[in-house]
Amino acid sequence: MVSKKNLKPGDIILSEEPIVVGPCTGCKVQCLGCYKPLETATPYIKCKGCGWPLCSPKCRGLGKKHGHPQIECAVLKTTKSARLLDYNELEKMRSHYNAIVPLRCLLLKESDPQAYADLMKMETHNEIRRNIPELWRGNQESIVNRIIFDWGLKEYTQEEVHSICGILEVNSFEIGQQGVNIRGLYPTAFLMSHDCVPNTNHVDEEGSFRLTVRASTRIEHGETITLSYAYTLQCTLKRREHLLENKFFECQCKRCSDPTEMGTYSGALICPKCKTGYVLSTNPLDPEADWKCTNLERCPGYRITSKSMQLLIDRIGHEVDGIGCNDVVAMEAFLHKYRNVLHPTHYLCLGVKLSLSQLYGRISGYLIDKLSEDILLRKQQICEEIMKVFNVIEPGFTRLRGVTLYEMHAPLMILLTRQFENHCSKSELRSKLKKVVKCLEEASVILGYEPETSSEGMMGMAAKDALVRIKDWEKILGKF
Ligand SMILES: C[S@@+](CC[C@H](N)C(=O)[O-])C[C@H]1O[C@@H](n2cnc3c(N)ncnc32)[C@H](O)[C@@H]1O
Repeated sequence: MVSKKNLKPGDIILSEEPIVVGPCTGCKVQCLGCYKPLETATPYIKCKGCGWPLCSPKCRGLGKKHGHPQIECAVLKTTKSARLLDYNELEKMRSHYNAIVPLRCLLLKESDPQAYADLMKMETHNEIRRNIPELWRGNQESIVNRIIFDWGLKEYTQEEVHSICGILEVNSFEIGQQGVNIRGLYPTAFLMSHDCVPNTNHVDEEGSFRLTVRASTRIEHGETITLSYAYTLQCTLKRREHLLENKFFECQCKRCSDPTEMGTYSGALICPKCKTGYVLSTNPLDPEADWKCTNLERCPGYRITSKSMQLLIDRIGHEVDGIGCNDVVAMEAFLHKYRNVLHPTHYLCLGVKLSLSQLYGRISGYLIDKLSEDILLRKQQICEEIMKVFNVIEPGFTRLRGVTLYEMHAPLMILLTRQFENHCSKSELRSKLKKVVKCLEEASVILGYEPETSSEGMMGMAAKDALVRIKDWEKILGKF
């Protein structure tokens, strides 16, 4: 997909309804109508028609096109599919959900031939996927056999169901509010190519799942319109591995081709031998290539195999996964422990710093008004450090930048208020307030595109309110 005109950040590129929506593969048990997760402790009911779990008899997704529509209910009922669901053990029910979206796609063949034709335009990568035994066998057991044999829907061929699996794996968007685990296929948005430094941002509307794609940076006429299929906060090794295993191609973008990842060093180690150089891949487009120190003068001999590098980051990554999500002490201890091993903006440090940027000022024991000057300065320093990386890997109007700009304004504002109480000069205060206003103005524009009910949307509104309050300062200090 390429742009037909010059676009500026925030411009809408497309906005469209999904063709199909439903639970992700491997998801937990959820309501078939509104996708609310259903834990053992949550009350749920069995659908009166088909017997599948619903959150309540009044679920807002009952009978809805992108919830649990009549046609699906009727098919699940006639196939007696709920007989196979073990309500005593919700865990055991999970794999049954893998076949729900494929079934929804197949039902379109009769109920909406145009939508089905749109699906058939999408890439399946069958020729590659067929040769990955675990993947093909997994789909055969969990989806193809279930639909054709367990549910007895013999009108579909095995090849047809495998193709639908491929279409879903290659083209789906993960959508929905935080806490839900759903995916959707869109008639045009699927055409967007991947880039590890994307030039768009997208949101989906609560309830309708309408997807709106906006330019996040300037996009010139004729330029490719991209999004990232991988998590941008990972290093090249991990992103390329994800793309190869899940999207079946080898990314060769500018970021992947550059050993420094465009100067962000998000995969770099500090050389254990000379302590001054950085250890980078000798060929980032070859996952097998050795890594070596950049300081050729002091450290010409240091090399490490790719395999050792992968083992090392997997081991350290495992340590990060073990840190509790609110445990700021353990996070700081992690950063301290690896200060001589990982580059300060290595992706593993970046993830921890992103968490700290949001936890300082927000959680019990670290509420913003109660933070010491040291911790406020620490929050500010972390925000500035990660912003430098986000400016490169997720530039422009992106959620990550919006949230971090909002986080950055808070310590600046509190420090400034305390300085005001300590009689700091008016001109100094004015210049500091200018910086706060700049953060808030950009955050409110970026986060203003997020759904109002999402945490980012609420942050955007808080940024707007804070801007109004700051205007009061102008009465005291004069225009800034
Ligand atoms: C969602 S589809 C994108 C639309 C697809 N190009 C088409 O014409 O149907 C994803 C597939 O497009 C290809 N693709 C997307 N971005 C790519 C990139 N940066 N480099 C190579 N192939 C890419 C891959 O084959 C990938 O599996």
